[in-house]
Amino acid sequence: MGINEVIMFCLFSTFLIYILWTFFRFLHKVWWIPCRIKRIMSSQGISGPAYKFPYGNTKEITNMRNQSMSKPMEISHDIFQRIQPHVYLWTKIYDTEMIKEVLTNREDAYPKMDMEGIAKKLLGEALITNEGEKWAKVRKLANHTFHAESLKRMVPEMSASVEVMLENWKHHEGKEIDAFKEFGLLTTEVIARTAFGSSYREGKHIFEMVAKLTAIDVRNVYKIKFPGISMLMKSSDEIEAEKLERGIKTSILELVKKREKGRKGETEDNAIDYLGELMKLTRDTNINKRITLEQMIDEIKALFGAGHLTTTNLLGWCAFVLSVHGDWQEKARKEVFEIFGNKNPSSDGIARLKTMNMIINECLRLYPPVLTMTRKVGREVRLGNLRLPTNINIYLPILALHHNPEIWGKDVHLFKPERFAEGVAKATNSTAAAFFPFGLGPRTCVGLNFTTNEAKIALSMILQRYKLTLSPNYVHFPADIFILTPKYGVQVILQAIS
Ligand code: HEM
Repeated sequence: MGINEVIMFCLFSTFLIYILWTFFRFLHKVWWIPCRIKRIMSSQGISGPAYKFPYGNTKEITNMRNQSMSKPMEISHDIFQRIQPHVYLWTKIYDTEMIKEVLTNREDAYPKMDMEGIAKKLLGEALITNEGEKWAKVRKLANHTFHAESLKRMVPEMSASVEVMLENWKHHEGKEIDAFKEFGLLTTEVIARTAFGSSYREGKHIFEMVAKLTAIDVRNVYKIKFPGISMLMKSSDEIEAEKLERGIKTSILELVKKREKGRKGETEDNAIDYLGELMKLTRDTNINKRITLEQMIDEIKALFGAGHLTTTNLLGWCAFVLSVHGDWQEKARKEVFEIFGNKNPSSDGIARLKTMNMIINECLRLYPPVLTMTRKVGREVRLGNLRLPTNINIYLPILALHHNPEIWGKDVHLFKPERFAEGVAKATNSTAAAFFPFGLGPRTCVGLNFTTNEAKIALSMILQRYKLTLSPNYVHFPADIFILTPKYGVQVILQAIS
């Protein structure tokens, strides 16, 4: 064999080993681990319902789309059966008591899963991903930033942002508008105003970059990566993500410098927004409490990542259900006029919006923006009658629980806000994990009250001005794009209220 043949043979063998390695890595991830779990389940007498691959049959999807296009008013809730197979695979294991145990366990048995790729760039090392001490110090600060008194101060800021949106809606009176798209702009505006306060314009620019990074993350979330190659050859999305990451960092640092300069001569408490609070933490004299500049940047990115798309989708689905269920829209409008008249919402009034609260809860039950929560098994544990080995990932299927007829009754797929007339505890028979759109336990969403306030303000101000009806162009397609998204938007027709 000549030297050329030897080189060719070596190259070919390396290539073959690489392909086989990638293939087995893939199998391990998508096949072997679930099989292992299934074996554990069946060895302990627990089995999941039949596994059905989602969106596997394009013909089926096309039929669903055509069906909903021909009958746009009919909500095909059946579509939920086709998304997220693991939801159903895992449902039987994670009954409500087990979910509660995983989410409220105080002995660190179920930490958060590790982040990879662009998601790591987006969420970095922040509140949403951190554990232990690192998590606790920022959580305390976030609790303070989003606590009731601070939220009261944010009401006029939120109303001002909704007014900006509604100014634009004047040009669409009697016409169609994609409310979902509008809510995307609104939630950026709201979070920039509230998190960056006086520096809101620069904040908005930063969040626009974070929004682009989020979009890239969403696009790449299910892409399979070839190990090694993805380190050598970066995709255009990866290059763009790195550029955005650098841009975000530079802009935040510039903003911090500006604030530092402006701070001289003024009291620190002028800066009561999230940025101001985080900056205080970077200067904390107690080393245990202090955070680094890098951590602060990650926190700002994560806040937007966690709060932007979720709220946009909540508002989008609310606009959808209200435009389909005219009777509930009327009830909500009546309540809004009774409480606020023609004025902008006040924080006291927001707390009295009972019908609106019921509508939002029912919307979160049917269309929870976060479909699944994840944890991993930190060390071998017993969960109910299961013994779970270390490092197994756990899926907590919010959507499946919210759509379980054993909990909600045969009419589980119908929009019936009256379920929540006497509160969440009554609706769920005091079963905590029957309804948990914002998670459960110590890591419950820190933005819960922020987001519900924002939704109530936006919907109240819309209902004061417009009657919403669903456009014939609307296509009902709830898609699992990272979170539950109305894939083709929410087109509504705006009829001005005289
Ligand atoms: C409809 C809107 C929202 C939904 C459905 C939602 C849902 C959730 C859920 C399910 C979790 C728990 C995740 C877990 O335990 O693994 C969570 C955590 C979190 N959310 Fe939200 N969220 C929403 C809005 C917001 C907003 C507006 C903000 C910020 C202003 C925010 C900030 C956070 C943060 C920082 C965490 C991590 C908390 C921690 O780990 O201590 N969220 N959210």
